[in-house]
Amino acid sequence: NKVKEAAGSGTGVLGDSKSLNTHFENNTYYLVDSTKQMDGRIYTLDNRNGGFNSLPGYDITDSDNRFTETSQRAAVDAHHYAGKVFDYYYNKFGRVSYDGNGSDIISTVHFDTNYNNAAWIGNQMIYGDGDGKVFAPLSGAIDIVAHELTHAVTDSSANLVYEFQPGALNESFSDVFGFFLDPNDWMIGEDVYTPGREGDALRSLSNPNLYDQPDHMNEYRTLPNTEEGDYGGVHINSGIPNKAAYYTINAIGRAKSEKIYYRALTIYLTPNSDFASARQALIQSATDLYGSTEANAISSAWSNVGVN
Ligand SMILES: Cc1cccc(C(=O)O)c1OC(=O)C1CC1
Ligand SMILES: [Zn+2]
Repeated sequence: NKVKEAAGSGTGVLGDSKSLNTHFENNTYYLVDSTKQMDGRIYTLDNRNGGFNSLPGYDITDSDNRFTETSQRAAVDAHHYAGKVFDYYYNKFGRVSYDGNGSDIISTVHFDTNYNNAAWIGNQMIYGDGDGKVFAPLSGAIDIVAHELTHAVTDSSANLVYEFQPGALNESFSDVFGFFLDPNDWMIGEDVYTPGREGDALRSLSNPNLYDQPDHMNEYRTLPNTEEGDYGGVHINSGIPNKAAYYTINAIGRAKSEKIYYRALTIYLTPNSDFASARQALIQSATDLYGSTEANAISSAWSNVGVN
């Protein structure tokens, strides 16, 4: 039963207007996108500052299909950007939703209070509102939404274990596809990071050191596999594969790089792949798709960060 779809609009986190695919039922409009090429839906829900036990949260409705309330801003961006990331994976690689099987994409905003985090929690995305100092609402940046949804892609494919080098690769692939969705700069999270300060970001692919990440194996941080150890430094040591990606993209361009990275992630990488395995997977993917020029560029990129 094809539900009635509507073209709505709304105001995002940064006060900008954007289009929304909505669903009309019971004489009101829902933040539900059924117009995608799949049986599943893109749902965006409101946790009303509850925690994990409130998930998945509550429907977000609007009587005139203009989601312009301040309280709706985080949801407007989470919904719009989830649709953009769905379209990216479908149009570029033919992947239908994060698992290739058209599963529902569920995003919940207003998770907890002053929560400076965003996450894929295994079956859905959650977005904090930030505390207004470290972060504005985290769905306000397309590279963050792409980062989170790419965790879902990774879990459905390579399923890289979230610790030590496999975990740093997990993080890096999310940052790299975050870049592919927001290729105007090499920064991650800049649109919502420190709203009171211009020009900074959560991470930099071109210069990981800027935000205390290593950019070479001789700076690899040995940390414990604990929460405070960032599970062996998954958000820290990701600077090394991130820098290799920066070198690669500069050498062979974005179009070829995204095909190579997608092929490595979905065909060659496995749960315990380490940095050396990732180098090999990317070289093999480049050879499969293009040839020795691209493969050699990747080899050099990883040698430049001390992975041989
Ligand atoms: C802000 C934040 C905190 C903890 C984990 C993640 C996580 O998703 O790994 C996280 O989100 C990001 O890293 C996205 C890129 C900004
Ligand atoms: Zn992440």
